[in-house]
Amino acid sequence: MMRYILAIDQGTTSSRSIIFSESGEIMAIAQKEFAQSYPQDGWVEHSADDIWHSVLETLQKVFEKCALTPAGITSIGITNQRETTLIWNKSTGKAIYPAIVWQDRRTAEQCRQLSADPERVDYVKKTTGLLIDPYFSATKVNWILNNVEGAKAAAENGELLFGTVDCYLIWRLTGGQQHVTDATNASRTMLFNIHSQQWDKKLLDLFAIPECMLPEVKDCAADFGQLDTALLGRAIPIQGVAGDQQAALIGQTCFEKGMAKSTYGTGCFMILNTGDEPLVSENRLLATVAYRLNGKVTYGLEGSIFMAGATVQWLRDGLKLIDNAEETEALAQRARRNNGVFLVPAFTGLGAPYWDPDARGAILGLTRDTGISEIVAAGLQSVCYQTKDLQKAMESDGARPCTLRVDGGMANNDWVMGFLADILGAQVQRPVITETTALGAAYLAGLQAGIYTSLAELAGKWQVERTFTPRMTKAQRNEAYCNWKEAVSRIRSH
Ligand SMILES: Nc1ncnc2c1ncn2[C@@H]1O[C@H](COP(=O)(O)OP(=O)(O)O)[C@@H](O)[C@H]1O
Ligand SMILES: O=P(O)(O)OC[C@H](O)CO
Repeated sequence: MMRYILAIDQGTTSSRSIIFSESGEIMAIAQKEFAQSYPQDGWVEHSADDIWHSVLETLQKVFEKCALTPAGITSIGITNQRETTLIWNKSTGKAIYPAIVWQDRRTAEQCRQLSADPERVDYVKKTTGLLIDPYFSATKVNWILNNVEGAKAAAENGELLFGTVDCYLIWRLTGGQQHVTDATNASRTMLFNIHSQQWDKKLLDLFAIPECMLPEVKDCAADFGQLDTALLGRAIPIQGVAGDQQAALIGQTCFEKGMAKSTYGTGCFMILNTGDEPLVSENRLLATVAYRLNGKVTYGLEGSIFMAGATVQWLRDGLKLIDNAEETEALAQRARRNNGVFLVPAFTGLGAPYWDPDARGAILGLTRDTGISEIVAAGLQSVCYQTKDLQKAMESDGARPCTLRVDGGMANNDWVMGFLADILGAQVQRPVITETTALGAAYLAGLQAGIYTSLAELAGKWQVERTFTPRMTKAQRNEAYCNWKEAVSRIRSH
């Protein structure tokens, strides 16, 4: 009899529940967007209750969209926006402050001050694989404890719990029974030693975070507790958890050292599998836990770009040049070739490999015959050029990806994927199933449930839908990339 797995994908702008059959077929999807809140310049928050209710709604709705009932679900997997930070009261379950989202820059000044000490920068890098940046959870936890009245004392008294979104959801899904996370999410907090796989006492002291607030860290395929029966009428086990970018790597079955995936959603996150050892980057990339199974860690080298699909959203909502994201493909096809227009989308600074929070965006190279098509094309190309920046940084770290598998909303745009192959000078592979994030969570749950027996079995399921092959000459590629670098240099803050 066919078995089914339910994957919960809690993303930055929406929550989704997807039911997969054990063969990987999507049976039903329910999605719910929720509000983004920008209370001050550079601040981004989500209501904890909005996150929870959006997940709950999709959990119920997904069963209305297919003939299955909760009784037919063998296991649940969870994947989530990473780094986003929640602190809640252990007794009441109430969050003491909204979730501070990964994009939030409120602790930029604190990070600048912390980064002034090279020894500290080195310690953080060697221990956590990360750079000192507001992106990660540590300074967000510190900010909440310092800014919510009574929080510090309550935390010290053991009344408060910290968690990333996976952890908060598991707490609520299990009726407050489990305070647990997985190693991939832990590796994004800047509090976790990625070598020893323990919370790091020195970093907890640095950020004044009591250890009693922290969740237990489990493998990605493990027993994370059972669904509270009040929710769906059945105690279904939660057995797979990974941060969304790592889950995409798993869904893309990049299990061999040298394999890489790039996910083009709101931002773009490229992860290269580096095998049993973390590669501590000399080029401002991140060493991170790709997955941990049966206690064995596989590491990844990650480049994080903050603006990918978000640039398309800006073309739509900010400039009102387009009505929807899909239109960009036809418009870009109409753009004059080599028109010299570059859009650098540093709306909130630049992520990897620049890490320049004070850089700001620009459109360069405008002439009287520049039209909407050229600007739209430049917006799309900026995502590809930034991926090239990551590829270059990875190469300088001695780690060239052997293949690039792509997914996320923007990967559906053939023009973008064609240009990506051109500018990378490498093949770009798009799989049949592009819901790779949820699929990765389902695979993890399925491994723990015994539905799947090995990574090799999962790798055998991956199927390419289309391969994009470079057509640009080396000279054209070099010239275009040089012009991009020149455009970036014009907007850097230092
Ligand atoms: N055909 C397309 N061309 C360009 N961008 C697209 C296309 N389809 C979707 N997008 C962009 O991709 C993003 C949505 O992708 P998705 O993977 O759902 O993102 P997320 O999970 O981050 O919300 C949006 O920012 C949208 O602008
Ligand atoms: O929710 P997404 O898909 O934009 O992903 C967010 C990342 O996990 C942030 O690190």
